[in-house]
Amino acid sequence: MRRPLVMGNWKLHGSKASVEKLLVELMVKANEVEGVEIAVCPPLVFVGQAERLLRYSQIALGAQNIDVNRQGAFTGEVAADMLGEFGVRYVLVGHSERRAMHHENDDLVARKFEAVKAAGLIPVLCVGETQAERNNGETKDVIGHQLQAVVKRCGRKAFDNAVVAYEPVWAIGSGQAASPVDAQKVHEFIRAQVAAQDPASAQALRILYGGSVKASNAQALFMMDDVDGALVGGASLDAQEFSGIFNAAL
Ligand SMILES: O=C[C@H](O)COP(=O)(O)O
Repeated sequence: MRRPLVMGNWKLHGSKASVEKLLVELMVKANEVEGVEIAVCPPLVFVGQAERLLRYSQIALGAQNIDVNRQGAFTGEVAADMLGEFGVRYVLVGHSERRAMHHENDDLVARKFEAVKAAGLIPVLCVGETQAERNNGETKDVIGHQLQAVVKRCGRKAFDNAVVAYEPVWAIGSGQAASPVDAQKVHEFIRAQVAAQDPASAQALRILYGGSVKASNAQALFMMDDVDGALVGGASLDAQEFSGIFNAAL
């Protein structure tokens, strides 16, 4: 039985004051629930503040990005080991915004995935197709390649102790989530791809859906067999809305 995971990706939002307000509100709401794992990924600069606030909470801490290097002359970068010191448990890799705006290709994403694991943290590999790729019937090809790049670098057991998030690019921030049935088809495909490498990892693997998840559509998505939670952007910035989502996973 896979424990559902609901993660908030705050992207480039927040201030010291808003981080404190949101986390205090979320901690109260999270205390009332069991049976779902909740995590938040603030901008890196707020990770220390979030660690202090979450010290006695069950909410896990995630990060939105790392550099592939562990140390050295890499101005402006942050390593996975450094985040581990601040209690970070999850790190997003391969988010479509980083693939598109920061030119992260499959190979670099795979190296980041490897670096997260080497630091003893859990990578959350984001995969998904653009609208054009969907229109051309290329969804499975695109996602297959994104998964294969990680297997090529990290081996058949790559997805042991990892998370995959299916985020169709066309659904992100659009208000138009994938239908539960469409999401399920892709999640099933992802699990089958992983099972072809290692059946045990596939069985344990949590596959999250991301893209315009809200309190009002979360439950229908979570009812699908292979949807094990959500990676939530905009709706994770509001405690009421985000708690509506993680409560739907119970
Ligand atoms: O990482 C989160 C996704 O990009 C989804 O964002 P969204 O919930 O605002 O559509």
